[in-house]
Amino acid sequence: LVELCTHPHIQQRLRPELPKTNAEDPTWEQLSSTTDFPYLDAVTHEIMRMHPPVDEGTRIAKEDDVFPLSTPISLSSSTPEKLTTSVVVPKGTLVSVPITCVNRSNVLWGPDAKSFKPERDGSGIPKPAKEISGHRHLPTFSDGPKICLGKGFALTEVKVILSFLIRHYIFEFEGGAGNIPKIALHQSILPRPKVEDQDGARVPLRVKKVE
Ligand code: HEM
Repeated sequence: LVELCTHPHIQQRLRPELPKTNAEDPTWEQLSSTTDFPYLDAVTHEIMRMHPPVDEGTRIAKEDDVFPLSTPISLSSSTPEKLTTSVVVPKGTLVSVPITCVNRSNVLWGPDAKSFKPERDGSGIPKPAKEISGHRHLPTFSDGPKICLGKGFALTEVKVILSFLIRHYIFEFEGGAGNIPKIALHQSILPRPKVEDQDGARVPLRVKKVE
């Protein structure tokens, strides 16, 4: 909702795609599909890219390994600078997968990586991002044999709630359209948005019923 208030044009574009009345309630199958409500699907996945609820994944190396790097990096502060093209990972090393950083990386997602743009979901995904394995090129739900078992349920659940809210209500920030507060991160078990310099994980919104 914070993103949809920051970008009212996205909220406005989403609303006409959704059914107008309760009698036309979409089915779980329709909401699970990527094609029945394509913009809702794109908005939902852009939320998962920009605001992954699980910020970081960790693994412990079961054996010695060497990770090849796509771009050489400097591992020491020595001069002249020495570049390396791989990282040695001894057995037992704690390896972190910085999910949010990967999802918002300019190198992978291009210069607009840090902008909320559901439109990128169509043809706008750059080649480096396409090489990321995982659901829709995102590590948000992890990947491989330990991929999130609730992925499909979680995505459809978000769509159920979002489609109901956006269909019935217009959301804007407390100060009105164009008055975007500075949003900060409230750290708890899961990251939540808050208004900078205010207490509590809350972002007050003004809500109007769709007539
Ligand atoms: C947007 C919401 C969700 C996100 C972003 C998410 C993300 C993740 C991630 C990153 C992992 C991998 C953790 C790891 O191995 O280190 C995971 C595992 C898991 N998730 Fe989710 N999850 C979500 C919702 C759910 C829901 C709603 C359920 C259940 C209904 C669920 C069930 C599971 C289970 C059972 C695992 C463990 C899978 C295994 O280790 O084999 N998740 N999830």
